[in-house]
Amino acid sequence: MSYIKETIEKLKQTSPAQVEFYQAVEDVLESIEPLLEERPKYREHSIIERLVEPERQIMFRVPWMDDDGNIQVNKGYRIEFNSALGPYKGGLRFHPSVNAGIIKFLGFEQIFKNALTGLPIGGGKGGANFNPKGKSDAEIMRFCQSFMSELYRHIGPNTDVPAGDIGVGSREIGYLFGQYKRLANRFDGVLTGKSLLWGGSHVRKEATGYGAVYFAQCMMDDKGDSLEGKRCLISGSGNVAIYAMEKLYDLGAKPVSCSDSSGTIYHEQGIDLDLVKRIKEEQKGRLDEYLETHKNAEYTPRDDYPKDGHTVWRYKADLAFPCATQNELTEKDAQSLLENGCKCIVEGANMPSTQAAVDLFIESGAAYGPGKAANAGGVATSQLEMVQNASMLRWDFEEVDEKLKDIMRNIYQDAKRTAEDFGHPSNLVLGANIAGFRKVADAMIEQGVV
Ligand SMILES: NC(=O)C1=CN([C@@H]2O[C@H](COP(=O)(O)OP(=O)(O)OC[C@H]3O[C@@H](n4cnc5c(N)ncnc54)[C@H](OP(=O)(O)O)[C@@H]3O)[C@@H](O)[C@H]2O)C=CC1
Ligand SMILES: O=C(O)CCC(=O)C(=O)O
Repeated sequence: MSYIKETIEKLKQTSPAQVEFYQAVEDVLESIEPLLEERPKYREHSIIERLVEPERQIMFRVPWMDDDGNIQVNKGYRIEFNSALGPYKGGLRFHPSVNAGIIKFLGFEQIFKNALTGLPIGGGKGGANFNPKGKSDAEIMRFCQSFMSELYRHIGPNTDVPAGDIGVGSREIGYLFGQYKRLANRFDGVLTGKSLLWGGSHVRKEATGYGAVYFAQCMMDDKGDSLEGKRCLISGSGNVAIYAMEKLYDLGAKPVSCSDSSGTIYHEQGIDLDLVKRIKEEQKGRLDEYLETHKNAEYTPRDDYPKDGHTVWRYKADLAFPCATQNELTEKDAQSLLENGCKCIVEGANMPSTQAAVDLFIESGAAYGPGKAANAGGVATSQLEMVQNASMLRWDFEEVDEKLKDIMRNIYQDAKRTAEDFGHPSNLVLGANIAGFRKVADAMIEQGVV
C-alpha cells in the first residue's frame, strides 16, 4: 500500500465516520505525491502525520432559551487546526448539518487556502448544529451569546480570529462580538466581518464572491477570452453567490441562475439581483418569492431535482460558480455542464464538487478553479480587516478592492506556475495544493516538533 493510502486508512480508523474530512485529505495528499517524492524531508519530519491532526479541537454545549421559554441545547465546535503560518483563522458555520467531521474538513481546507493567500494566517474553523432558519432575532442573539460564552476564552486577535460562513453573517457577528466584548472587556479585532460602524473593513462582505470572479477573470484572460457577455450559472443565494453575481454584472457577464436549499431559479434574461438581495438579505425569505415579481422565471423545487444531482447544473452556460455548499455538484452534474459547453468552473463554496466531478473537469481540460484557491478572497480580506484593526486605521473601498484583486491574481499565478513546474500545466488542483502545502510544511519544519 502506498504511503498516502496508508495514511488515509489510518485516519479512517482514528477519526471514524468523518467522510468529508477524508475527502478533503485525499484531495490534498494525492496531489502532493510528486512533491513528496522530490523532497523526502517532508516524510522525515512526519509532516503529513502532523498536518492531519488538529492542534486543538474544542467541543462544547450551547444551551439557550427559545421565545417560548424552552431550553434548547446545541453542539458548538472550534477547531484550531494549524498555526504554523499565523493565528488560526476561519469562519463559523451555523447549520443543522454541522458535525465534527464537517468542521474538520473545513478547517483542513482552510490551512492551505490561508497559506495560498501569502498572508500570515493559520487555519481554523468552527460552528454549531444550530438552524437559524425561522428563529427570531432575540433567539439568534441568545444563541450567539451562549456560543460566545464558551468560545471567548479560546480566541484572541493574536491567537484565533473567527468570522462568518454559512448561517453566520453580519447580524450574528454583531451579537457574537457584543458578548465577547462584555466577557473579555476588550475591544479588539477578535472577529472579522464586523460592521463598518465598529471596526469592519470595506469589501469584506463582498470579498469572497468578488474574489471568485477576479479569479475567473484570470482564468479567462489566460484563454485569451473575457467575462464580457458570458452566461453564468450560480448556485446558492447567500453571501458568496450574491456578490459573485454583483461582480459578474459589473464585468459584463450575465448570471442566469441561483438557488437556495428549497429550490432553483433560472431566469433567461438575467437574475434580478436587487430582488434576490431583498428576499435573502433583508427578508431572510425563500427564493420561490422571486416568481411573484418575475412570472417568466423558472423555479424548480428541490423535490423535483434529478436523483443524481442538482437542477442548476443542467442549464446551458459558459461558466459555472458553485456557491452553496459541499458536494453540491455531482459527477452527473459535471457531465451535463461539459456536454452543454461550459468551459470554466470556479468554486465559490468549499469543496462543492464531488471527487468524481473534479476528476471529470480535469480530464476534460476545462478550466477548473478549486475552492481553496478561488474563494480565498474572503479570508484574505478578513486578514486586511485584522491589519486595519491592529493599526486603528480604515482603508477606503477602492484600496481594499485593489488589494483583493492583487491577492487573487497572485493566488492564481502561484497555483498555475506550480502546476507547470510539476508537469501538469493548467491543473490548478495540483498547483494550489502543492503551493499551499509547501509553505505550511516548510514553516512546520523550521518551528520544530510541536
Ligand atoms: N462567507 C464567506 O466569506 C465564505 C464562504 N465560503 C463558502 O461558501 C459557501 C456559501 O457560504 P455563504 O454564502 O457565506 O453562506 P450563506 O449562509 O450566506 O448562504 C449559503 C447559501 O447556500 C444555500 N445552502 C446552504 N446549505 C445548503 C444545503 N445543504 N443545500 C442546499 N443549499 C444550501 C443556502 O440556502 P438557504 O438560504 O436555503 O439556507 C444559501 O443560499 C459555503 O461553502 C462556505 O463555506 C467560502 C469562503 C468564504
Ligand atoms: O474570513 C474568514 O476568516 C473565514 C472565511 C472562511 O470561512 C472560508 O474561507 O471558508
